[in-house]
Amino acid sequence: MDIAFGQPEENIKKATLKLEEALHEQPDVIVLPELWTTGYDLTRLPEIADQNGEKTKAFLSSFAKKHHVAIVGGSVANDHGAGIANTMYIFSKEGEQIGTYDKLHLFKLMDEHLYLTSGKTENMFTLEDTSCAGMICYDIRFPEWIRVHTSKGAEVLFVVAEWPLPRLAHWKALLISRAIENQCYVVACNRSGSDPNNVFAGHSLIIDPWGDIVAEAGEQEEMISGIIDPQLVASVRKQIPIFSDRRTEFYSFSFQK
Ligand SMILES: NC(=O)CCC(=O)C(=O)O
Repeated sequence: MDIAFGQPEENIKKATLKLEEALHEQPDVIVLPELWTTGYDLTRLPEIADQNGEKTKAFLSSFAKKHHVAIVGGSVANDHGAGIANTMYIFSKEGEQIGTYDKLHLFKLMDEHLYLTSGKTENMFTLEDTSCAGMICYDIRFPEWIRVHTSKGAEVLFVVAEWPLPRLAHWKALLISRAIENQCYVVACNRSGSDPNNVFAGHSLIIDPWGDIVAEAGEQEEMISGIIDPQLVASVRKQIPIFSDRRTEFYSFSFQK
């Protein structure tokens, strides 16, 4: 979806319509983009961020429960008292909150480090008996962070983003690489449209564990859907067993600053 700059009420109305439209596909899970309530209106976050994510959580929980659909709730600006985080909430079909994640890697090129606090925890959760992980945008440039999750069993990687158009090629290459190197599904939701500083790429993607594209949106607003088959994860991992072939004793390193 496109996102109205700094206008949470308008974005919540729009997201409601989009979520309702998505129900036509009878999905098990719906995914929203990064910072979908406020966009990158960072200077106004103290006014417009959600206090402890309460409004967002109430909205997502009630939609999930009413329509019996799980939601990977993109992310929102969440004022948690000790700063404002870029937070993802995940809700089960019963409307239970089954995950919370504050973006770990803040993106300096878009000034996140000046306005946001970063997270400190992993993001693993289970949907439909399938082990999943959730990442926020810039996080996908850190394969070691993704590996922390897939080495613990994640089979589906959800990515929510506000990724700008000039780096569309990076977006696609990074997502396909993360799918191939982790032999997992990647379900990636990016915003479309523009704000005062950026034009965004759209091109939400669903990629299978072999690295093949299952569905891809265009640059404008568009909903895509696909089927996740956990058997395919198992079969690709059996065919080329990268997880058991790892030589972790050789991988420990640190860079001098
Ligand atoms: N919102 C983001 O984290 C953007 C990340 C990005 O554009 C990149 O190139 O990385």
